[in-house]
Amino acid sequence: MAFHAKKLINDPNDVVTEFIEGLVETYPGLQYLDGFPQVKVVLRADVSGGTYDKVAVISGGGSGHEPAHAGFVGEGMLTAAICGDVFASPPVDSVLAGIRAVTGPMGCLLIVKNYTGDRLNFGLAAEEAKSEGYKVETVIVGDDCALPPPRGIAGRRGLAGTILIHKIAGAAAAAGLSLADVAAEARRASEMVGTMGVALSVCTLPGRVTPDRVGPGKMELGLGIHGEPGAAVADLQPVDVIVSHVLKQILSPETNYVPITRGSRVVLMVNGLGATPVMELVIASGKAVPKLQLEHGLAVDRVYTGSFMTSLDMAGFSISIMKADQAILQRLDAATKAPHWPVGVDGNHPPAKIPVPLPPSRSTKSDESLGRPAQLNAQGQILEVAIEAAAHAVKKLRDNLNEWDSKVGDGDCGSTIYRGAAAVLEDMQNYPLNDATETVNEIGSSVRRVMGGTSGILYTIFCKAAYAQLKASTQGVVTSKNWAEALEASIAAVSKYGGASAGYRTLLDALIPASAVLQERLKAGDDPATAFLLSSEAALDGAESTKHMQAQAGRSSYISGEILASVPDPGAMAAASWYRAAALAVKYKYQTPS
Ligand SMILES: Nc1ncnc2c1ncn2[C@@H]1O[C@H](COP(=O)(O)OP(=O)(O)OP(=O)(O)O)[C@@H](O)[C@H]1O
Repeated sequence: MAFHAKKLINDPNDVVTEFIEGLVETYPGLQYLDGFPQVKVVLRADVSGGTYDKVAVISGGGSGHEPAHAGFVGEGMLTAAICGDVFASPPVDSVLAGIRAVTGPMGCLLIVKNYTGDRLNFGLAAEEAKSEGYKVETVIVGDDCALPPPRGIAGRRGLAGTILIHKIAGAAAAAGLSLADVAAEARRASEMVGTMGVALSVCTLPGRVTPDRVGPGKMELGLGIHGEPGAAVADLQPVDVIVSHVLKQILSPETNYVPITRGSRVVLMVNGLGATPVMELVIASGKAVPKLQLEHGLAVDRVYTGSFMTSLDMAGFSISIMKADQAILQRLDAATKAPHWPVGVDGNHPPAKIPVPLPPSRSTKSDESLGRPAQLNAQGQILEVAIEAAAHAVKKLRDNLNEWDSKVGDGDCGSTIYRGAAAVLEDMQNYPLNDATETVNEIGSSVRRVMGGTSGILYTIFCKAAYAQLKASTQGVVTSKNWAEALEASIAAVSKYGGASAGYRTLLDALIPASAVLQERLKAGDDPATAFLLSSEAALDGAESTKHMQAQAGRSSYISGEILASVPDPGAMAAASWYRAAALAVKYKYQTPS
């Protein structure tokens, strides 16, 4: 199937020039050369060719790989980036313009990814610059490890490992080295790095129709960065498996692409290809480090995670591994003003990260649970069945709650409630069930520890308020009147802190009617179990009635009335569900005392 991707652009022909204009507006240290649309060169605003007293480091290539290359222009990295059109090598005149703009008496180093167009355009520009009297050296980077050694003349492709070469050469130049020495460091580094990519989708070129080549449930291994097909198509695997495969391929002794052997020190780069969330990239890095250490016997000295050399909006990542020594690490750690080089990565890695111990609470109250009594009294037994029934009921409702929440919120209400209920069931073996007041407090602690989300904090407040009310009003046994007052106090607290009242389409719309009926039935002289059961019917009715309410609290308040009318409020349904289950269990227990 082919599709026309949605893009936030104007004329597809202007994307590169408009990118450059935006880039220099964003970073005061960057400038661009006059000469749009043919000449697209980003350079350091503080460098002027005639007088620049360091080696200029210049790179570039087709656009579509942002932030490469222009985002790596800055003191300590590139002096200029020559931008071609999307996935098209820049013309000779642009490269020449860039060389003239930033090259002083020390000369310039051109770092070129190994693609025929780039080699030819940068190569011819280098020759012409030399004939104008400039000192020019060129380093070609071909770090692709996905394919067996090519038989033709093309050689290996240049991929994200090139960014590490930019950094090393830029730092060497900033340190004042000669052109020959900067080029030698860059060349040496380029022989130490290997890269391989994995794609989950192809990229969409601005203004063009894109074939959905990869297809659902599939991934491409060993792709280039221009949307060209990967070396192999495979079923999508967990990232753990993908990372293992890619590392093995890069470090393969058969291809012997990188001079890395057991005991080597390396740096790792996990590079997003344009549409991969940071979370997924960081997960991949977290998995790659121990694999490099334990499976390959390598010391991982630095980890760079982010989007460095993308392929427009391709989903996927590439992994680069570079053999490191002290000299390389020093260049990688050197300060730079290049806006897209990551900060906070320098410095030695400990062999393993031990988490910082949780700081103890300053409160004098012991965090120890009071513990489950050996023998449950009558109230303890009722409490036990009620809690168990309530927790099981909302656990069962997880998928429904998530489904409703996905229509009116973020789709996690059931999972949040499930976490709380599961923790309550697990912790219950330590609840002091003969002491209802303390048990309520313990339920609050379980919920607070695991639940999170809006309902997590609301139920924590709910339990705290109930606990405070029970503590103040009971001596020993908790009466039904005490429970009713506790429910009322909890509702008041949730309303106070959450700002919602009756009719706001929240969990209060189940609990407020329940509380009213409970009080009313107890006053009318009903036995506690019956009053509880009748009030639970009011909770269910209240929860159902939320369908007809316009939301005024929580995420649902941003949703149209039409969508809201199709489902009840998930929080209210959850509240009614646990309340109803507890009431039924209590009623049953009263009828069949042990
Ligand atoms: N101010 C409020 N007062 C009382 N209940 C609220 C309030 N805001 C939201 N709720 C209840 O919380 C339920 C949603 O709980 P959930 O834990 O899923 O929160 P969320 O909106 O997903 O937010 P997040 O998980 O990001 O905190 C809603 O269905 C509603 O019943």
